[in-house]
Amino acid sequence: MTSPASLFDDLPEPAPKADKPELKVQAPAAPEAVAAPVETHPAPTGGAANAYSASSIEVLEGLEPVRKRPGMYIGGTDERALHHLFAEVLDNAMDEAVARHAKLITVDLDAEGFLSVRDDGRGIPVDPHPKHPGKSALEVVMTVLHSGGKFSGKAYETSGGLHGVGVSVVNALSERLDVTVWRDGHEWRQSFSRGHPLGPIEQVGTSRKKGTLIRFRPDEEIFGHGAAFKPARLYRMTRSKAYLFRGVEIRWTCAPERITDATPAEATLHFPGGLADALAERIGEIDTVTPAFAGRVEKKGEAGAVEWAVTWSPIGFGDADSFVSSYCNTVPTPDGGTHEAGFRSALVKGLKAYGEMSGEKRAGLITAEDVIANAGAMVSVFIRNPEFQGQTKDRLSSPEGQRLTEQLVRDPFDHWLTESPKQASTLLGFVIDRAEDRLRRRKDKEVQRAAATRKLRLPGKLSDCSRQAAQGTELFIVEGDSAGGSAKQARDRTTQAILPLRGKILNVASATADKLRQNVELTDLMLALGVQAGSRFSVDDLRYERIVIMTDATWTGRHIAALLITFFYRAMPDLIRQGRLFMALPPLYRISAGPLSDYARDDAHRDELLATTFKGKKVEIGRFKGLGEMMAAQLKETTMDPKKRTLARVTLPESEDEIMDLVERLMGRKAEARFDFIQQNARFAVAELDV
Ligand SMILES: Nc1ncnc2c1ncn2[C@@H]1O[C@H](COP(=O)(O)OP(=O)(O)OP(=O)(O)O)[C@@H](O)[C@H]1O
Ligand SMILES: [Mg+2]
Repeated sequence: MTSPASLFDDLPEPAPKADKPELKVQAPAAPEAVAAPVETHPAPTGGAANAYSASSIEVLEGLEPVRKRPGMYIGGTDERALHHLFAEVLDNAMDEAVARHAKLITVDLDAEGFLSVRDDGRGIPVDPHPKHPGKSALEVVMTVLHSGGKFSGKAYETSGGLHGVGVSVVNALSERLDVTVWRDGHEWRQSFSRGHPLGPIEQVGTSRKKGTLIRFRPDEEIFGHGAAFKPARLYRMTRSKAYLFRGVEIRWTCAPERITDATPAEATLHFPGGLADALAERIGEIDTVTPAFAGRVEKKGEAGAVEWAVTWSPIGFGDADSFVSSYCNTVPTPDGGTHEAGFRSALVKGLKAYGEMSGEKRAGLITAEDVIANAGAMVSVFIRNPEFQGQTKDRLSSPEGQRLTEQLVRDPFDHWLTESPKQASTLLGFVIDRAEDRLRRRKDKEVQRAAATRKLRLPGKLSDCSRQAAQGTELFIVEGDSAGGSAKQARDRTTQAILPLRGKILNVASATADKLRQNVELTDLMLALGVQAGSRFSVDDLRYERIVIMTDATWTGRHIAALLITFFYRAMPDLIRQGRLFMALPPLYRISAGPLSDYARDDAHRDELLATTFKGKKVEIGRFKGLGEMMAAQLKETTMDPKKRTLARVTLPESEDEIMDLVERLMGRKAEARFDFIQQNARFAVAELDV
C-alpha cells in the first residue's frame, strides 16, 4: 500500500501566505530607500549638481547605441543574445529564400570562430545610396540603424525582417565582419570592425554568381572573454529554419575541433515534408492519441499562409506535457503571440462544434487550455508587415496573426474531424478528460483557499466554543445531527465545540488524495480544526487543544471512529503523535436498581457491574441505540463533563510496520478482515486512559 506521505504528496501547494493577510504591511522600504542616499551620501555622486545641464544630454550617433545598450537590440549579452546574432543574419538569408530569390543557404562555423552565412539571393544592393552621398546601399544597410528594404513590401512580401536593424546590430557587435556580394556580374567586398568600415566597398572581380555572404565574429568586448558560438545551438537553429520553408536547402558545415557533442560537422537540410516532418521527428516514438493533424494553407490571391502540425500525447513529450513551437515569417516566437492564439481558438471551436454535432454535451466544458494541455504543436505563419515585441521578436503581436491563423486552420480541422469520426471522438474524449481534470483542480484550489482563510470561514455546522485561544478547548466530532443536538446541549459552551459529520465518511485508507479532498465532511473537519493536510500540517494551527471523536458505542459508531482515526493518521499523523486525539467513551448501557444507577461502556463492563455494584439486586438495563437517544444531562455526565468523564487517548504503535498493518487491517480494501478486526478489537489503537 502507499505510504501516508505519498498519499498526500500530490496535494496542491497552499495559496501563498493567504492565511496571513492581516500581516500585510505597506512596505516601509520606500520612504527609507528615498531617504537613504540623502543621509548616507551627503555629497551627490557624479560631480557637482550644476554640472547636469544641456551638455549632459548625449545623442548617440550611428551604431554607438547598440554597443552602449546591446540589451535593447539583442536582449542582453548572454549566450542567448550571442546566438541571436546568427538568427539575424540567417533571417535575412531566409527572407531572400521565402521571397523565392534564393534556394541555397550555407552556414559555416570555422576553426577561428568566424560564422559565415551565405545565400544565393539577389545580393544586398551595392550602388550608391541616393540619400547618403558617397556611401553604397550596402554600407548604409550595415552602418545605419533603420535602413532596409523591407519597409514597403515592394522588395519582400512576407519577411521576417521589418525593422531595418538586424544586420547593422550584428555589425556593431562584431569584432570583425566581412560582407561579400555577388550581383550584376561582379563580386564586391567590404569589411567592418565594431560597426566601422575598414575601407570603402571594393569591386574585387567579375563573377556570374549571385547572393550575399556575411562572415563575422562576435566581439569579446561585448560578450565577454571567450564567448563563442555553440555548434549544437547553431545547428538546432539552422535545422528548424529548414523545416519552415520547403523551398530552401541549407548546407551546414562546422570545423570539427569546435564540436564537443553529437552535432554533425556536415549536413544538408532540406525538408519537403515541412512541419509535419518536423513534428514527427520531434516526438519520435511517443504514442499519440491520434495521428497528427497537419496541413498548409495559403491565402488566396494575397500574401499570407499558415502551416501547422499538431498531435496529442497522454504521457506528454519527454521533458514537457505539451509544447507549441510557433514561427512568423520563419522567425521563431518562443513567447507565442497572436498566431498561437488563433491556432488554439481554431482547435477549440472546431472540437466544440464537433462535440455539439455528435451530441457530446460535455464538449461545452472545453477551453483552449484543455486542447493545448497535452498537445505538441508547431505553427508557422507568413504574414505581411508582422509586428513583434522587440528586436528579438520573441512574441508576435499583429492582430492579423490571430485572424489569419484561425481562419485558415478552422476548415481543414473540421474536415479532419468529420473525415474520421473514430479519431475525432477519441480526441474529443481525450480533451474532455483534460477539461474535467482542470475543473477538479480548480475545485481543489477552492477547498484549499477555504482552508487558508479558515479564520474567516468556519463550516456552518460547527458550534464553536466561545474561548478564542486553543488552550483548554475541545472539539467533539460527532456523527449525525441528532447526536450533534444532544452534544450541543450537554457541552460547556466556553471550552467545548461540536462538529456533527453527516453521511458516510470516505474509506480513507484506500481513497486517493483527490477523493479525500472532494469529501465535504473531511474538508469541513479540516476547516474547523484550522489545519491543512500532509506536509503543511502544523500542530500550532490547531484551533483546539483536544480533538475528541465521540461516536456511538455501537459497532457502526466504532467503525466511523476507526475511519476518522485512519483519516487523522493519513492526513496529520503528528496530531496523534502529539497526543491531541482522543476518543470519548459513551456508555452503551444504563443499569439501575431503585435509586442506584450506573453506566456500562460495553458488554464486559456491564457484566462486571452486574457482578459487583448491582450484585444480587433486581436491575433494569437500558441500552442506548445512539448518543442522540441520551438525554443531554446523561451525555454530559457520562461522556463530556471533564470532571466526570473518561477519555481515551489515541496513540500509535511503536513501529511503522505495525501501524501500516493496523491501518491496513482496519481500513483496507478487504472488508471481511476489517469487520473481523474491529469486532475483536473495539478499542484498537486506543491506549492509555486519560483525564
Ligand atoms: N542576405 C541578404 N540578401 C539581400 N538583402 C539583404 C540581405 N541581408 C540584408 N539585406 C538587406 O538589408 C536590409 C537591412 O537588413 P537588416 O537585417 O538590418 O534589417 P531588416 O531585415 O530589414 O529588418 P530587421 O531589423 O527586422 O532584421 C534588409 O531589409 C535587406 O534589404
Ligand atoms: Mg533582418
